[in-house]
Amino acid sequence: MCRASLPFSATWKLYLERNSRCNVFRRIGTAGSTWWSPQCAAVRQGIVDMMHRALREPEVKSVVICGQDGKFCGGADIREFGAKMSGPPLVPMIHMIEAAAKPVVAAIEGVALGGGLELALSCHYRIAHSKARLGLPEVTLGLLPGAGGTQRLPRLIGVPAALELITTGRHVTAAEALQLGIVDEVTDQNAVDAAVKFAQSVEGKSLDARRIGTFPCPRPPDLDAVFEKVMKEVRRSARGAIAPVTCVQAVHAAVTLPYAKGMERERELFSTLFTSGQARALQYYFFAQRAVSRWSTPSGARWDTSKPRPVRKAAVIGLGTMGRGISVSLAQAGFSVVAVETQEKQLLEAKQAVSGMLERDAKRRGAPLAHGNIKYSCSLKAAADVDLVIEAVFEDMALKKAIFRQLSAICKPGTFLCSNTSALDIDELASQTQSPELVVGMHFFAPAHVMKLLEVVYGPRSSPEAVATAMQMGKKIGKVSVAVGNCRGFVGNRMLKPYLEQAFFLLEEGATPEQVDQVLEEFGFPMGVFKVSDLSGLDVGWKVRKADGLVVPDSTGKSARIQGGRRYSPLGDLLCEQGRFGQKTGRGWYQYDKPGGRVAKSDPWLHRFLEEYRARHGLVARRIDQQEVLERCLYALINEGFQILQDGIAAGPEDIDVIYVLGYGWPRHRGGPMFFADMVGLDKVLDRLERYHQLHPDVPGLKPCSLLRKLAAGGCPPIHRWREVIQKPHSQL
Ligand SMILES: CCCCCCCCCCCCC[C@H](O)CC(=O)SCCNC(=O)CCNC(=O)[C@H](O)C(C)(C)COP(=O)(O)OP(=O)(O)OC[C@H]1O[C@@H](n2cnc3c(N)ncnc32)[C@H](O)[C@@H]1OP(=O)(O)O
Ligand SMILES: NC(=O)c1ccc[n+]([C@@H]2O[C@H](COP(=O)([O-])OP(=O)(O)OC[C@H]3O[C@@H](n4cnc5c(N)ncnc54)[C@H](O)[C@@H]3O)[C@@H](O)[C@H]2O)c1
Repeated sequence: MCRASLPFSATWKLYLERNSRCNVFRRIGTAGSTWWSPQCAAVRQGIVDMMHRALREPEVKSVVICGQDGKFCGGADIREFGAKMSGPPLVPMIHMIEAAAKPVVAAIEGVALGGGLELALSCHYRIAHSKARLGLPEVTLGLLPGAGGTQRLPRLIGVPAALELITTGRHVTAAEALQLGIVDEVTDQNAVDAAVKFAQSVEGKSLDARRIGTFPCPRPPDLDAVFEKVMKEVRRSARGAIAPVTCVQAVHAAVTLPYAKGMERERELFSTLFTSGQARALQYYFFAQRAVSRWSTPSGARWDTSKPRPVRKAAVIGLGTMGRGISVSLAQAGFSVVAVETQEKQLLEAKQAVSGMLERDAKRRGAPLAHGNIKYSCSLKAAADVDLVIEAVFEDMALKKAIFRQLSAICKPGTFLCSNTSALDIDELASQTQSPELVVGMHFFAPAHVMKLLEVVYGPRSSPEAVATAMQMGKKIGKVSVAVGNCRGFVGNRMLKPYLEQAFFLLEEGATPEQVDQVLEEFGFPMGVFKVSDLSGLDVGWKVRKADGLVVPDSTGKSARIQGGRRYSPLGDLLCEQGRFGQKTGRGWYQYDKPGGRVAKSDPWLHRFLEEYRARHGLVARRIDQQEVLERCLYALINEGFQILQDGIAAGPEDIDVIYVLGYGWPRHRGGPMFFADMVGLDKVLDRLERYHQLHPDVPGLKPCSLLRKLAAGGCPPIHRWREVIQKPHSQL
């Protein structure tokens, strides 16, 4: 065997391994490396050169393409998008592989994603390792598969299956890929060896039936109806994202046009998406979600210098809505869990609920049950030997403090004590313990076993080790963990306050819940603010406002609309006083067919109530347009985001954006609130906030934050430069 090493870049090398029977053309690189970077241009050049050579040399009978370090290819390097393209273009290269007169076999290990799978589809055969994952995830980056994926996949596996994979970007396992017909063989052994063997077995055989581009595209008999249905469904679930809809158009071209024309159409549609703001937003978000794991705190604690401590056993205290979901998440990730409630009755109910959740989930995933991992108890003492505790009792500071005091006495030294509080002061909880450095917030989102977000809240005394441990714990249970500072509501709920406040004020001024919700849903939120409030329960906010002393009737018996010189809307409180807590009572901002009902219907009572309220307070309803609804709600929220950055509560805009996309339904194709502000233009956001603040001087949430002013005055630098401008306050840790 001879091995010829080609002098390309350090990252990407090409080898020709030759033996008497089969030449292995080996493409070596890291997943996600680009087709367009200098390295990738070199890779493409190498592939083209080596293919030419392999086809020319008579002793070469077949070719195997594989990746380096057990990864076939993760597709294009999106960091390089927009860079000047050099080297041989990808699409002709792929055509050349498909047209080759000698069999070309893809040996798929690790991943074949995006352009990586498109490369594999241009090969005549595909052999996958059983642990490999395959997919065309371009749609999640605001793109479509632009190297023939939309034309080849439906030809290979049929239109419905291809549409599903391309419009969702879903990855499939090797087993599913085999079932769908994407790969020809799956092996548990070394996939490259298997591919070499396979290549040898097909040498000399006709390749006519192996070139997917030459296949006729299967045409469903009811083509128009199929596409109409798919388009309707995709539009509904896309919530304004254009890539899924464009993917359907590209697959439609595969069915209705000859292959070459279909490829032209694919390129045309790709170009439209490529230059769209949504592609920018989704690609920004892709990196933001990875950036948040490189956390830092104002005191200088960092992800790369802070070592997490191993956690094997954890306790969850309080098994209500949140505690149950948290226990499920921990058990599924293989932690031993001690689950604690106050009394036997609650404990039994919780046990049944948790078991049901685990069973349903195991069934859905075809995974083994995680029951054995949970022990139930009515005594905090059961937490004596755990490594970490997550407290999830009622949102009541006195109760939580008492529990932290007890835990501090009961748990073995070194146990991390975490709270799932939504907004309370982590430092106050820490002050109840003997080791405040072991206390952090672990703020889950409901339903806790489903939602991907975890805010890890570091208090002024939390140790870097405690932050690192909670961050790693989040990762282990499949969450995206974001480290945030300690303040009322942390990041997510703090920003929610001015947003909700504006929504209430808009009702006072003449809008309806339906109108506000419609504008927000058209923007891309799955539910408008009033529908979400009905779902979460209006009593939750009411309790908080009462605790804050905000729910005070004025001397005339009317609810006070000015408190401490600030405008306040008591609308939510008045609804609660009527027993309207939202879905749970069948009435809230909307009406439901029964308590617990899910379908929101407009409620004439609510409209009359708003009219009477305005009349009582001398408010004249005015017509409020969509732009004002959107700007006042979103810019107030964004303004708070700038304040959070200025206060050093979030390390960067990416942290806020990930929290909003994963925790609050902010449409991913809009990148997150801070990215949205960047897209709109910081000077424009500032200008509109100034205008609204002039009109509503008693609403501090509309007063532009000084960081926003500073960024705008500095020429509105792009979002990736904001960190340079943010002056972090002195150490809090
Ligand atoms: C103006 C008109 C122009 C018209 C031009 C027409 C030209 C036509 C030619 C078009 C060709 C199109 C080709 C193709 O269709 C397009 C694509 O391929 S898009 C990319 C598709 N691929 C993906 O979406 C894969 C995304 N990545 C992943 O799923 C995972 O990262 C992974 C590959 C499975 C690896 O997962 P992990 O091991 O968990 O590692 P991480 O996720 O943490 O990633 C590690 C590291 O790599 C970075 N990274 C990963 N993928 C990419 C990528 N695709 N591009 C750039 N960088 C990537 C990731 O960010 C991590 O780095 P860090 O952020 O931590 O620094
Ligand atoms: N519900 C949400 O959407 C949500 C989201 C994020 C965070 N949170 C926070 O999570 C915490 C719990 O909220 P929830 O919605 O699950 O409340 P919940 O009312 O559904 O459950 C609280 C549970 O704690 C139990 N409990 C009370 N005192 C206890 C004690 N001394 N020992 C053991 N158990 C005790 C109660 O019996 C109850 O089952 C709160 O701090 C809340 O702010 C809630």
